[in-house]
Amino acid sequence: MALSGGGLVRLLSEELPAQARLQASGPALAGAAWEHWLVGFCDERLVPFEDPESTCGLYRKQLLSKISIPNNHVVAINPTLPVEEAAKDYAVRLRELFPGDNMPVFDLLILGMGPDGHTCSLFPDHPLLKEQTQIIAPISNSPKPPPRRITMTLPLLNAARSAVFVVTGDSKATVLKEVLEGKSANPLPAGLVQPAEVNWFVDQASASKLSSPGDQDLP
Ligand SMILES: O=C1O[C@H](COP(=O)(O)O)[C@@H](O)[C@H](O)[C@H]1O
Repeated sequence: MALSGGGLVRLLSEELPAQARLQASGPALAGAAWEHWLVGFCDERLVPFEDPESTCGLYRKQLLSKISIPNNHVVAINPTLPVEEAAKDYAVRLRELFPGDNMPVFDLLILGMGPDGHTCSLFPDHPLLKEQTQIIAPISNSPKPPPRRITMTLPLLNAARSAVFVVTGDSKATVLKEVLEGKSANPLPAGLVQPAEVNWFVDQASASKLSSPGDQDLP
């Protein structure tokens, strides 16, 4: 699987350990079998792991330390490299998880979406949306700080077996309606993520502008 950052870190960190405890305590329910998962990151900020902006650093502190995922099952970036090198290095690290595959195929991507429709570190109208060769790309001018990041690109995202978007809060209501119901000739980045299966987990606030469920023609 690959995890996203932003608000998703708190959501997963609050909910998954509770679920894991529940499953572990229920004899009829197998534990979450965390040891069978390899964990990558859909994007990452190029900051030290101890920086509060570090997605991996936050997950290590708030989630991964509470569930039984072996340290060597977490594939982190090397934040000490220049951003271009960090992207190349991370692509190599991810490819090592998928020996022999030309395109790594993740079982599950857990994605967020910003109020501008960005996902990962793919921002509206950014040239990275047209990247078709690299599976991980550098960005040095992120409109959302911090500026230097690396991100999965659409070819890698769209090769996944399944993606889950987790979108909450009224600041996302307008863009969620655009992504799920809009017909723009220039779709927002989140609307360009179309792997084999996509599920959206939304709350009342972010879904407040959607048409009534009965008459939606979702992508
Ligand atoms: O900067 C980022 O933003 C997106 C969306 O974050 P959210 O807090 O609005 O859900 C996030 O998915 C991405 O991983 C992160 O680097």
